[in-house]
Amino acid sequence: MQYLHTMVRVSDLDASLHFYRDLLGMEEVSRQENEKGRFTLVFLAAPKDRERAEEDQTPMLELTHNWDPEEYGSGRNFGHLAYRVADIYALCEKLQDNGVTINRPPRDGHMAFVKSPDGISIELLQVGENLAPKEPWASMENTGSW
Ligand SMILES: C[C@@H](O)C(=O)SC[C@H](NC(=O)CC[C@H](N)C(=O)O)C(=O)NCC(=O)O
Ligand code: NI
Repeated sequence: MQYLHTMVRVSDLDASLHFYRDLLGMEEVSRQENEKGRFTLVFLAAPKDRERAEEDQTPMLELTHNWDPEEYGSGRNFGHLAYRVADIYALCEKLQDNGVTINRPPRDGHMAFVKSPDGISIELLQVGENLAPKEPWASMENTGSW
């Protein structure tokens, strides 16, 4: 058995692509428009996973956009998507500057949590050693839950 992808349903495909692609830095690998089923699938990969995803269809994130609006419940049983990042402070600053709430700030230079436009929790983990504590992150409080 081999892990392939995680699928999340998104209410607004443009907003989700802006978040996952433009802000988080993921890359679109492929997409499928299904006229009969009235949905679009967009497969994304993190830059370091892109070559493998092209060749082996893994690991990827599959965004499913149903053209007809649906209510997606809280799905509390789903936890988060986790990504390793090169500079957690720089990424959190970029996300915050673009209106994303940093629910769990990277106080320790190691871990942060943010949420997608649909409320999917995203864990960001610093590559290698934790970064040195840095304001404003070092003294920021958590914002709600994740
Ligand atoms: C391409 C492959 O990775 C898929 O996951 S297709 C699975 C298929 N998806 C859909 O039909 C998308 C639209 C549907 N209305 C939905 O919201 O899922 C499917 O079987 N989905 C059912 C599921 O539970 O994932
Ligand atoms: Ni799938």
